[in-house]
Amino acid sequence: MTDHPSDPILSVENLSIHYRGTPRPAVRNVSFTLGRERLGIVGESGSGKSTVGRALLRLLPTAEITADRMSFKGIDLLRASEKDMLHVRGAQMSMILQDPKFSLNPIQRCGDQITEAYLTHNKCPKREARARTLDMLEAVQIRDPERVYGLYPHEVSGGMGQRIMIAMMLLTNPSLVIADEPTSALDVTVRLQVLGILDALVRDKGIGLIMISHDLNLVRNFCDRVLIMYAGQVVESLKASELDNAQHPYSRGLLAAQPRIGGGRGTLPVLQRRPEWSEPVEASS
Ligand SMILES: Nc1ncnc2c1ncn2[C@@H]1O[C@H](COP(=O)(O)OP(=O)(O)OP(=O)(O)O)[C@@H](O)[C@H]1O
Repeated sequence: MTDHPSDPILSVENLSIHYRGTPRPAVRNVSFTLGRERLGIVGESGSGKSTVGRALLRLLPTAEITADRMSFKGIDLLRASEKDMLHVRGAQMSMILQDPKFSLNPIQRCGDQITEAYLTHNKCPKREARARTLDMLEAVQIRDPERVYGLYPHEVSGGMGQRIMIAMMLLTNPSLVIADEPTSALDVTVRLQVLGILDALVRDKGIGLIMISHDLNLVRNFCDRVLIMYAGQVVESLKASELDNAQHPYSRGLLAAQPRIGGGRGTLPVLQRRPEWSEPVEASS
C-alpha cells in the first residue's frame, strides 16, 4: 500500500501497446512513475497519450499490452483479473473525459448517476450515498446541489456537466485520476474554474493526477512534471517549471508553435518532424 506522499502510486516500465490489425505499436517503451503529484502528458494528436491512459485502466480490448512493469498501489495491472479490475476502475483509479455529454447517461438524473456509481463500490444506505453526493456537488462548487441532483444531463451546461463528472469520479476517493483533455470543451473562464476545483481536490485529498492535454500552457501552469510524447514514445520528461528549457527538437518545435500574447503577428513556425524521432529511444522516467 502507498503511505508516504513520495512513494509512487503508479510505476510503469517499458509499456508498449499495439492495436491488433494495425501496422505498428501506438505506444512504445513508455516508462514513468507517479506519486501524489500532477503529471502532464502532452503531444500532438495521435502521439499515444489517451492510449496510455486507457491502458492503465485496461480499457483496450483490441490491443496487446506489454510492459516490464505496470503496477498501481501494489496491484499488477498487467496480470490483475477482470474481477480485480472492477474494484480498481472507478473506485481507486478514475478517468475524467473531455466531454460530459458522452460520459453521462442521457436518460438518468445527474445526481442518481453519481449515487449509483458510489454504491457500486461502497456498501451503505442509499440515503447516505445521496447525502455524500450532495456534499460532493457542493465541493465542486455547484451552488444549488439539490436542484442540480435532479437535472438530466441535457439540462446542464458543459462546465456544470464537467463538475458533475469530477464529483462522480472523486466521490469514491480514488488514489489516481486520469483526466483526458478535461477542459478542452469548455470556454476559458469555465476552464479555469474547473481546473481550480480539480487542483484543490487533488491537493486536499493527496491524489495522483495524470493530465492528458494538447495544451502546453495548461500543463506548464497546472502540472508538476510533464512527459512529452511523439509517435508513441516519450521523447522528453521534465519538471513543468522547466518546460521552456526542453531540449528535444520536437519539444522545442511544440514550444515554438505556441502563440504568445505580445509575441507579434508573424506566422507561427510549422512543426517539423524527423523520421529518426520515431526510432526506438532509451526508456526515460
Ligand atoms: N481503437 C483503436 N484501434 C486502432 N488504432 C487506434 C485505436 N485508438 C487509437 N488508435 C491509434 O493509436 C494512435 C494513438 O492514438 P491516441 O488516441 O492514443 O493518441 P492521442 O495522443 O491521445 O491523440 P488525441 O490527442 O487526438 O486524442 C493513433 O495512431 C490512433 O490512430
